Amino acid sequence: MSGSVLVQQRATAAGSAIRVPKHATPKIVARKVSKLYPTPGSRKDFTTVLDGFDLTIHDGEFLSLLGPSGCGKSTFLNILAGLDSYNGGSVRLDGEQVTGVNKNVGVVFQGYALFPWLTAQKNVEVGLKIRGVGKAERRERAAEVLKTVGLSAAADRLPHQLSGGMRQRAAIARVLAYDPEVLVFDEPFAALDAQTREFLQGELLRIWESGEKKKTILFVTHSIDEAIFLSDRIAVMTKAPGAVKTLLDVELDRPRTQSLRSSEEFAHIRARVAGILAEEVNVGNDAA
Ligand SMILES: Nc1ncnc2c1ncn2[C@@H]1O[C@H](COP(=O)(O)OP(=O)(O)OP(=O)(O)O)[C@@H](O)[C@H]1O
Repeated sequence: MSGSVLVQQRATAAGSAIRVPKHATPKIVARKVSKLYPTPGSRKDFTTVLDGFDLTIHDGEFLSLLGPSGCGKSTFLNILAGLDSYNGGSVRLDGEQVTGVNKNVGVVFQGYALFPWLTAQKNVEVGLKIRGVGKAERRERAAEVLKTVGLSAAADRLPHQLSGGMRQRAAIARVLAYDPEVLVFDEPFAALDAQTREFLQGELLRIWESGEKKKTILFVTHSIDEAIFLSDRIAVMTKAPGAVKTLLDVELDRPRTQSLRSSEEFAHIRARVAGILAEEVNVGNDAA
């Protein structure tokens, strides 16, 4: 039924009913992941940031990670991207243990990370150059992905001559250019105004859906609406030390249209997610 929400509770939760996900082939499998960081101000103590983190993301699935601030969302994303290590458990991509940066995983952060002295076109080309792609092919592929993200007319502009939304499109184009199978996004639209943000969410879905083979996406966000609008499933985390508390299957029709945001189904899912998140934010506040 369109708009219904299937809820897959954490296995340890009492009375939980595990349902078989509709996406069949596991692409990313994280099991019992733990991560400790040195406690600030202490030479010998460590703080556990992730503890018993379990998540499976299926091939071609769009999954968003939501959770209270500091619960370890970016930490897991960085581990998956091979940018950070972990202390226990396992993270596998296509069955292979993640041990470092993988060319099959493209990362888009909030801060664009564009080289300020290079044009949009050259910023896209530089990622291809690092990967050994020849000059002519670099030019062609960069022009192609800039067209995909709607930036052809701005290809010769420097980052400071682009709006925030255009810069984020350029950052997405740079990652798309080398065609990774997995894309991870860490709050990519958080710094943008609401209108640009909603527009780019629609653009991201258009790009994702237009690919020959759908990429597998892990999207970290603070925005419940963003997570609902974009995702096949939403993983809501516990407060730190973080683990996946609840998985929600967002059964809204695709392609998703902006008008969906004001629909009853959307409001129903929003209330459900907000309730789950509120439980976490309020945990431990009873005595306050
Ligand atoms: N390199 C680091 N060294 C020490 N502590 C760190 C490091 N990186 C993150 N942390 C700590 O780990 C915890 C989780 O951080 P993380 O950025 O993963 O959370 P988050 O859920 O993404 O937070 P937010 O939603 O606020 O962005 C935080 O307490 C943070 O201070």
